[in-house]
Amino acid sequence: MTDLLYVNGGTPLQGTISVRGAKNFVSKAMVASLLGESASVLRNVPQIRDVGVVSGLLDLHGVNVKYDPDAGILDLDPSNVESAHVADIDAHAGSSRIPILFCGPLLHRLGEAFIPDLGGCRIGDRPIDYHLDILRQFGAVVDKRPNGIHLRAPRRLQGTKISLPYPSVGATEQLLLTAVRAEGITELSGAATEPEIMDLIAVLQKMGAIISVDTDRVIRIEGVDRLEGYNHTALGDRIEAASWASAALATGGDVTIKGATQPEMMTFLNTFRKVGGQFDVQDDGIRFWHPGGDLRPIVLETDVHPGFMTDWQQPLVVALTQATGLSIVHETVYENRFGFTEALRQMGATIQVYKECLGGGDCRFGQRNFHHSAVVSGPTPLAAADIEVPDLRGGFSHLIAALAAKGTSTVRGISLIDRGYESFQDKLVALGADVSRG
Ligand SMILES: CC(=O)N[C@H]1[C@@H](OP(=O)(O)OP(=O)(O)OC[C@H]2O[C@@H](n3ccc(=O)[nH]c3=O)[C@H](O)[C@@H]2O)O[C@H](CO)[C@@H](O)[C@@H]1O
Ligand SMILES: C=C(OP(=O)(O)O)C(=O)O
Repeated sequence: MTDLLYVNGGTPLQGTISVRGAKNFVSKAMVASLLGESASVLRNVPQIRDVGVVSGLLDLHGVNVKYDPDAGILDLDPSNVESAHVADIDAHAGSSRIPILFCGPLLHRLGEAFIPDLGGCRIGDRPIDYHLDILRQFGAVVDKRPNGIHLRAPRRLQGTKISLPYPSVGATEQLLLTAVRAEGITELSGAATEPEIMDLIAVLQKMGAIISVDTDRVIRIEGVDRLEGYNHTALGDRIEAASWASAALATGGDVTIKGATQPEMMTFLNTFRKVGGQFDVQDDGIRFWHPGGDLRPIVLETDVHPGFMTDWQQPLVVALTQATGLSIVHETVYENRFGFTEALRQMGATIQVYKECLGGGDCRFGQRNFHHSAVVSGPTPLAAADIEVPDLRGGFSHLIAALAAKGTSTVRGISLIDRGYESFQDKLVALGADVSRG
């Protein structure tokens, strides 16, 4: 089977699908299992590539990983980590961003760690300077190696006071996973507070950690000597849910998403309503639909939580091509997240990208030559095209555009979408889409 999907568009998506645990939480909770002296159980785990990648890494490090994909249950037993054999770790270079989060747990357990080069979506430079600064402040010694980085902890890591220049999700998680077993108290200001981070804090608390989340992005951790395994059910994937909601809107459809939850999606729901979409929060999910008539243009700025999430941006932009008037989208989290609009233009969308900060305040990228603002003019009918998936969310946006377009599109490189969307082809079929694998 080749890595492409034929999408015969023009049919509104209709029906019910489910989302399971969040990609951006499950992988971190899996890493947390390394900190426990006993086994952990994680539930609501989706069958996505990132779970496979982190399972492989944990396995290399001596964690016994058992996954039941139907039940969505992961058993993680770290009792053999000390005797692990990590010679093949290089093979994991470029697979995801998660390896960088192994630093703290491995330093605590083994006193050293080798972290292969990171992968993840190419939507900006994505440096790891905050991560390395944090680790050095705890007392780790960091050496760059040809295929990654090597870290040592000459003595037990020490709690510290850190202020992040930007509320980075990964750096906040790095700090949490390192501070919980460091000696003494750690205080982080400028922390990210995404729901996935709060769920990671819940997991760590179950393991025996002492963490308080104060107002104004301050997190305090009292290090402890020992942590146990956890038993936890992952929060739902709010990015996957918003992606399907955007697909419903762009195709004029009506989709109920079991497992979508209101508190984590409040900001998305407000925006969805402003564009003219309707939703109904139900006991076990949320129904999203296009009520007919014109969609409205909006001015949108992506931001850290509780702002409009950057990962929601790409799918929603496709729906904005169907709104009547000019929408402005200012991407403030990543400097290079509008590459996917090239394919949309090829399909007939009118989207211009700009280096200036449009639509509101200035951001970190304002004077730095990055195309990080977009103006979308609609409505424009979309026509089928031959397109290549550029990254995870950009790829899903291409799928949405192909579903909304007249004619049969060829979407190439769709296996990239498996990284974060469980069984997306089955879900498309369940919603009435006319798709077939090449
Ligand atoms: C696996 C995972 O959970 N990925 C998510 C995580 O990515 P990730 O944790 O990589 O994203 P960050 O929040 O760290 O990145 C935000 C910004 O901080 C910058 N930065 C980050 C670290 C650093 O050391 N130096 C630095 O400059 C980045 O380049 C970016 O401009 O949060 C992002 C923001 O919600 C999401 O888009 C990703 O889906
Ligand atoms: C950017 C994303 O993921 P990652 O950090 O894994 O590349 C994403 O999920 O949209």
